[in-house]
Amino acid sequence: MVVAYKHEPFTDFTVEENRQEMVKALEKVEKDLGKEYPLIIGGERITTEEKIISVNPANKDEVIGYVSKANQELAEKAMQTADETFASWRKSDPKFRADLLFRAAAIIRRRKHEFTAHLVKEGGKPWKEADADTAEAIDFLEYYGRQMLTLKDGIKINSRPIEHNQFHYIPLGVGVVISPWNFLFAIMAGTTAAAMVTGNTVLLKPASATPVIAYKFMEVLEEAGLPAGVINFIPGSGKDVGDYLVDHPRTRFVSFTGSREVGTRIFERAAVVHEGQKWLKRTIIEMGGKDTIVVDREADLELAAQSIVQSAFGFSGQKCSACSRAVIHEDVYEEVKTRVVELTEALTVGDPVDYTNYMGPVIDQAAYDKIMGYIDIGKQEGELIAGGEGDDSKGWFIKPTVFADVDSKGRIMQEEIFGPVVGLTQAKDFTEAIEIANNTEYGLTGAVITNNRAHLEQAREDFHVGNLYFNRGCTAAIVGYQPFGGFNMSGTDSKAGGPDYLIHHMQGKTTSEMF
Ligand SMILES: NC(=O)c1ccc[n+]([C@@H]2O[C@H](COP(=O)([O-])OP(=O)(O)OC[C@H]3O[C@@H](n4cnc5c(N)ncnc54)[C@H](O)[C@@H]3O)[C@@H](O)[C@H]2O)c1
Ligand SMILES: N[C@@H](CCC=O)C(=O)O
Repeated sequence: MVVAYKHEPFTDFTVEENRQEMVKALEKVEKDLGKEYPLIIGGERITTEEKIISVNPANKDEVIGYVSKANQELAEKAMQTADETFASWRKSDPKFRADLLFRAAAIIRRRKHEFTAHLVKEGGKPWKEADADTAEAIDFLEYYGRQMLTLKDGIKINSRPIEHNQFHYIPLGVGVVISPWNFLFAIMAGTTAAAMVTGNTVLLKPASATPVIAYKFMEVLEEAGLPAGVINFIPGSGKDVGDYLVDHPRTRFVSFTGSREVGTRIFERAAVVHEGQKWLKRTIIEMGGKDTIVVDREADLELAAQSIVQSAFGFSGQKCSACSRAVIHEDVYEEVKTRVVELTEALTVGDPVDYTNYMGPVIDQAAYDKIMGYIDIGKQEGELIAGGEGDDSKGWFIKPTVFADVDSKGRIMQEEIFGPVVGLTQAKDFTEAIEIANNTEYGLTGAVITNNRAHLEQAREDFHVGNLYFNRGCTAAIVGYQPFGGFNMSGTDSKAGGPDYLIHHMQGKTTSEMF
């Protein structure tokens, strides 16, 4: 009997004992740095000459690990292995697959701080953000395991005298899972677990900036009893290995989380039917956001400022859900703006190993250059009222940055920056604020801060985002509580951590028997 799902509690690091445990975990992880990690295909460890070098974004000289890099030949080997393994795995007991996830969750929970410490190092995540990433990884395993148990016998449909009808779900085949670096543990583990627990075999290609945590997850799954060949670990270049597998005629589905640029490329390529291909590929594609917090005239303005600052600068704004634009009623604009600046200037930036730093680095040089480029654009488009500076001498650090009086059609208000930058703009009334909030091509998250019930109901109907929050920030969805995914160019709205998610990895089969 499986106990009811409840999300993993976050660690309270204000408690001295918890801080001490985390310090010990960081020491342990530090001793583990700089090792080599192989590919895993059919359970076999394969070492390649060429390596992906994962570095600590807070300290470029610190190597997290040297990870073997798959090429097209190895991707082909992995595909053949996954394809052959599917013949037996598709018939495996769903309860066995769910139990595997529950055991994996238990293993991670027992070593929770160790994983969190690794995320601090490899992802540059402050403790609180890293702890939430680990907790979310556990949640995905626990939640999808239970969802599979709910779905395993299908859904009740109607039968008639002497006609017995059955509707149930069967797996699809080989799935290519391509994950991003920002939720390096949770999204990588969640997308992989969902594809596997539904009876598919998997080729896991993690983000090149953060491949070591994916190897560690593979070790956990193996310890939990994962049979060889069910999940194959093939880090490699997105363009090279990614394109090859997306195009492959034996790929049955692609589960991608990442940028709009790569997501739309995969969507187009997966639509092409190649020689020998017997199906239309399924795509689960979750992309970026340009997320807005709307502040009404009748609102708790302290809550508004806190929500903007936390949602904009948590993990340096490197969340698809991050608040990168705030639309504020003109009557309260100055007051909110002043408080946003005060709160922003109080934030500390530095190596996230130090618990007192609120913000760590951005992930790499390319991200640093891109964000600093947007800060230059922001200086032309609005008034810089906080931050604006960066330092990439040791790690990639950028101060939390606020621009005021930006036209809502400006580039910094339309394009995903994916860094610690927020633009503020005014609206003359609530209706105009919602129109502005909807005026990007994305539709991922949004929040409304108001005490006006009619305005909340108006937003419920008209604010076009997949995850809409009232009187709170626009980040931090919890598995099983706020299913996550967006509209328009934010993706296919597959709702990770929600009751519909697993069904995207399966196909419905109707069987009708005459008695
Ligand atoms: N909607 C969501 O749930 C969600 C969650 C997290 C991140 N994101 C988005 O992800 C982006 C940040 O992550 P990122 O920088 O890792 O994104 P990215 O698109 O650069 O990379 C994502 C993954 O795609 C791979 N890739 C690159 N080129 C490829 C190709 N041609 N074919 C196949 N795979 C390829 C990368 O190696 C990586 O594993 C942001 O846009 C963010 O908003 C969205
Ligand atoms: N699910 C996360 C965002 C994931 C994307 O980066 C949140 O709700 O903040």
